[in-house]
Amino acid sequence: MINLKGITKVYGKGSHAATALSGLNLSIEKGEIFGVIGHSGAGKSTLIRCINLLERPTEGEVWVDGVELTKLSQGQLQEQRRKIGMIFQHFNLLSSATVYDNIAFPLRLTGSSRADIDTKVKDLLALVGLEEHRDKYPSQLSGGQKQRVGIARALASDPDVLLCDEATSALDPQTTDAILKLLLDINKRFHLTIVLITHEMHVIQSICDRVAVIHGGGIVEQGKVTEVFLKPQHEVTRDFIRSESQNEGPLRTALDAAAGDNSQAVKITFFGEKTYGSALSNVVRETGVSFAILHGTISTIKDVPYGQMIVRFEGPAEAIAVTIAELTAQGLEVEVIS
Ligand SMILES: Nc1ncnc2c1ncn2[C@@H]1O[C@H](COP(=O)(O)OP(=O)(O)OP(=O)(O)O)[C@@H](O)[C@H]1O
Repeated sequence: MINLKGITKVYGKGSHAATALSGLNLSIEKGEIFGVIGHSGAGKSTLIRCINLLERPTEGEVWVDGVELTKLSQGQLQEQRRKIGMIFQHFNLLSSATVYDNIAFPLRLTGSSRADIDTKVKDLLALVGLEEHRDKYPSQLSGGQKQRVGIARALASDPDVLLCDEATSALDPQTTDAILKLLLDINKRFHLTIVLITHEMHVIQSICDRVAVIHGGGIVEQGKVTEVFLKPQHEVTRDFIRSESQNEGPLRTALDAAAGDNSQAVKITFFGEKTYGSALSNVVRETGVSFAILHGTISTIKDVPYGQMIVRFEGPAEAIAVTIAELTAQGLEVEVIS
C-alpha cells in the first residue's frame, strides 16, 4: 500500500544542512495500523509528511497504492492526496468555521453538491459522536472533541490512508484512549490503512499491528508489535519499553536482595490464552523448585492479553534448569536475568 524507497531528506544547504532521514525504506500493508515511534528529533514528522509530500524528499521514491508520488505534476498530486487523509497534534481546524463547516471544507473544495455534503457531514458527525456539537466553533470544544472534528474532516474525502501526526500527544490519558478506540473502530469498519507517529509506547501497544522504531533518521527495528514489544532488539526500543514501566528502581532492589547461590531470577512472558493458564504452578509442583514473585504485570497488546512476571526460583541448579526448560517447552518465553 505504502512503499518508501531510499528516502533521504536534507533540510537547508551547505553548512546549515541537516539530514532528517537517510536512505530510509519502509513498507506498509493495506488495512494495517502501522506505528512509527522515536524520540524527539528522530525524524518521525519528516517521515510521515513525506508520505503525502507535505515534505518532498531530497532523494527516494514514495509509492502509495501503486503510484509514485514524487513523479506527479501538482494537479495529479492534488488528486492522489485526496486518498490520503491526515490529522495533527494541534488539530489544525479553521477557528472561524463551525464543526459542520470544518468537516464540509474538503467537500466544498472538490465542488460536491450541497445535498451530498449534508448527507456526508451528518454521517461523519454521527461516526465521531459530535452530532450535538455541529454548530459550535473549535474554541468551544475540548481537545478530544477537536480531534474528532479533525478525524471527520480527514475522512470526508473517503481516503484509503489516514496519517496521524502525534494525534493524541496533546490529550489527557483518558481522551487519548477514546481517540485511539475511535481510530481502531474506523480501521476495522473501513479497512483504512492508518500510519501514526508517536513518542509513546502506550499508543503503539494499544492499536498498532506493526511498529518501526526510528532513530537518527533511520529505522533501527521493526516488526509485529507483539514481537518488538516482548523481545526488543535495539537499545532505543528497550528504552521506550522501560520508560513505560514505573518499577525499574524497586525491581532492581528486589533483584539485588534476592541474589543467592541456589537461586535464579527469570522473566517469564505469557502471551494470549497462556496468560491466564497455570503452567508455572504446575511445573514447579513437578520439579520441587520454589519461587517468589518479584514483579508482575498483566496487560494487552492491541486486544491480545499478555503477562510478564519476574520470579526468583530457589532450589538445586539442576531442578531450576529443568523448570526453565519445561516452561519454555510449554510455549512461555523465559529469560534468565540474574
Ligand atoms: N524545517 C526544518 N528545517 C531544518 N531542520 C529541520 C526542519 N524540520 C526538521 N528539522 C530537523 O530534522 C530532524 C528531524 O526532525 P523531525 O521533526 O522530523 O523529528 P521528530 O522525530 O518528529 O521530532 P519531534 O518529536 O520533536 O517533533 C531534527 O534534527 C530537526 O531539527
